[in-house]
Amino acid sequence: MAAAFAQERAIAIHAVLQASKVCQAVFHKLVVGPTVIKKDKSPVTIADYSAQAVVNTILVEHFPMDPMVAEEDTKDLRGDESKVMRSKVLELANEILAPEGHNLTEEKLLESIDRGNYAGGAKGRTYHSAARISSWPPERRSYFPPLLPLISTGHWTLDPIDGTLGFLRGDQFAVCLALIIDGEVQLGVMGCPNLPVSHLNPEGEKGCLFVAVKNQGAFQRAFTSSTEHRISVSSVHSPHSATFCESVEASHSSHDDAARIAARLGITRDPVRMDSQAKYCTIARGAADIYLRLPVSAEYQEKIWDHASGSLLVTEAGGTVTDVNGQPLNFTVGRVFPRNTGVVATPAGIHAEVLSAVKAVLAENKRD
Ligand SMILES: Nc1ncnc2c1ncn2[C@@H]1O[C@H](COP(=O)(O)OS(=O)(=O)O)[C@@H](OP(=O)(O)O)[C@H]1O
Ligand SMILES: [Mg+2]
Ligand SMILES: [Mg+2]
Ligand SMILES: [Mg+2]
Repeated sequence: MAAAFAQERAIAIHAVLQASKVCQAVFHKLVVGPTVIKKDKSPVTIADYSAQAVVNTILVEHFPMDPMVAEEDTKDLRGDESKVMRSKVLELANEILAPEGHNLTEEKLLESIDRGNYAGGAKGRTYHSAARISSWPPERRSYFPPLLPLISTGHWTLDPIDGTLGFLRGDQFAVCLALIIDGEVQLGVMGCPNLPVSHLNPEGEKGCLFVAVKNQGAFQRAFTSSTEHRISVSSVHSPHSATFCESVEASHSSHDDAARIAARLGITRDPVRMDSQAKYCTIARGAADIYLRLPVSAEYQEKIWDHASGSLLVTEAGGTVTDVNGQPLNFTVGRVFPRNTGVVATPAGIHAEVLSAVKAVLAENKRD
């Protein structure tokens, strides 16, 4: 019998690799081009939009009923002032999708990006029989490959480029895709085009893909090879000999609090600063030990696409992932985590000790 989620796993890997190619093409050929600054002041590039169109088009083809929670939408891509950007995005997406038989029109492109507007939440998969599908209007039915006996719906989440700032700098970024069912991440796939395949050989081949299915372990492979290798978190026994990983931007995770937590744990090594969920990948393959994401403002709510695939990867590699209060990340609420604050991801054996240092430092902040 095929392993659970075997088809989803294979399609998700393909989608992430294709989206990673778009990002690489943008970086090498176009040197990124125009960047839109969104309402929250964060940047989005033609690569973010094209990567989202590519992943969503591939997912819709194979899992037409599965809703998607994706970071980007087309608000800033419609209208005359965005014409040039829109046509670049279309060209990039079609370049990758054409060999698979897709030729998106502008309208289909925008539609595919906006497939990511689903509200999220705790809904499980429901199954639709062929008989039920045949009762739907033709436009809805035309999404489906003919004679599909069962179509399932689930809830994917996509960050087409996590670490857009890293992408713009030529540093780390990741295409992150996950499948969430009943509020639990079941599958996570991440493509990290700029991450060395072996952390022991940082100047060697770059382009590393990570994949985890719940209860099936965590794996990595090079973009250029389909051979997967099982990965696991480090065997560090005590936090004082640990290395920690944090965001490059102090506005995304407090560097000051992290330094105080490190001091409290007796950590002397400098932190590794890295953009994107490549931090989770780094912990999952034991190249660093602790990922701290420490809130900088009470208002900011973490987004599910920034953590879904990475958190599963770390837990499947033998780690523990909670928020700064020791609560599990709650994927049942919607597009964000209103009931969680920050992230603490470590090998299981040191999590309690790290968490208590995190709590102590954050409690000091409240007292000050
Ligand atoms: N204020 C604040 N606090 C916490 N997180 C925030 C905040 N603002 C933005 N974001 C999200 O941070 C995502 C990138 O996180 P990183 O850890 O990669 O940041 S960094 O580039 O290393 O600094 C980034 O993801 P992308 O937009 O996909 O790059 C944002 O979703
Ligand atoms: Mg963004
Ligand atoms: Mg992100
Ligand atoms: Mg993003």
